[in-house]
Amino acid sequence: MSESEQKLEILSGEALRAALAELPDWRERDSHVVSAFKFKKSATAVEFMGKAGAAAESAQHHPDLEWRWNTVFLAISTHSEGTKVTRKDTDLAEKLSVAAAELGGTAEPERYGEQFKK
Ligand SMILES: C[C@H](O)[C@H](O)[C@H]1CNC2=NC(N)=NC(=O)C2=N1
Repeated sequence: MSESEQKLEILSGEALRAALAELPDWRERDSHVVSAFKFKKSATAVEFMGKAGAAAESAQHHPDLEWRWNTVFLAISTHSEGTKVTRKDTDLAEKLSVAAAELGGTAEPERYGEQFKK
């Protein structure tokens, strides 16, 4: 069975709580895992988006990104499973945390949602 045909484990309830306990940079919001990473400079936030794009291409799994000055807001879910959180989302979240840390980013997941306010 190819990876795209594989049935993905949907994480909810206790399984989701357990997965998020291993991902301190991330929160669950409306069936997505979400975070925000702040960088010292806006240009570094752009660099992070490049790395996030490369990680997404290699995983064939794509976070929704929003760039606001020095901060990048992210949301990830699995559309093929009815827009639910699966291992694909938590695996990508972990990689994005590593990429952000390598660029000196600070996780501020509680800020997720702020990017939509005018
Ligand atoms: C075939 C391909 O793997 C799918 O269309 C992928 C592409 N990127 C994706 N990205 C995200 N975040 N969720 C998905 O369900 C998804 N599906």
